[in-house]
Amino acid sequence: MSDQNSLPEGWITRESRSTGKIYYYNTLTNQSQWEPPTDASEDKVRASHLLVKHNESRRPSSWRQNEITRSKDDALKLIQEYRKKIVGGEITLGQLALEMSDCSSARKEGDLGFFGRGQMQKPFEDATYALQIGELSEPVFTDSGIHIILRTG
Ligand SMILES: O=C(N[C@H](Cc1nc2ccccc2[nH]1)C(=O)O)c1cc2ccccc2s1
Repeated sequence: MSDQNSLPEGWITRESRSTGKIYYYNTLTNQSQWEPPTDASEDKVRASHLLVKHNESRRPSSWRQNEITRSKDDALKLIQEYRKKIVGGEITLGQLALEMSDCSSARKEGDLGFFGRGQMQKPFEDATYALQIGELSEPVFTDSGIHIILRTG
């Protein structure tokens, strides 16, 4: 049984109001679970992103555009314009991803859910783990294209 001070950072025990059972709640990520958190579960992060693909992308096609022909330079200019709008508070990353992201996660406002190390392309993983929760990345380059990432958990 994990007592309070043996839990990974941010985790506390709580008593379920309905069943009286003890569950685990992470005050940093708002995750909750019945099973005691192990270090592995603590290492997961959550992010939303907006992807702009280009003609050198691994798969230059998306739900938005059957054949993506824009150059990498033009994709970067586009991503930088989007980032300015988000930082300026004109629109949220989720709203913009819904309309403009070349990733299938667009329909979920760019939300990728929780993931651990080894699941996403390395530049994306490293950029996400380097962000604080709530922080927006600079443009990140992967084989899929150019991303801006918002860490959410
Ligand atoms: O790899 C995906 N989509 C690719 C584009 C792409 N490439 C990525 C590379 C890193 C992180 C997200 C990425 N999305 C596509 O649609 O061509 C994923 C879509 C989704 C949707 C929901 C949750 C996870 C994922 S990962």
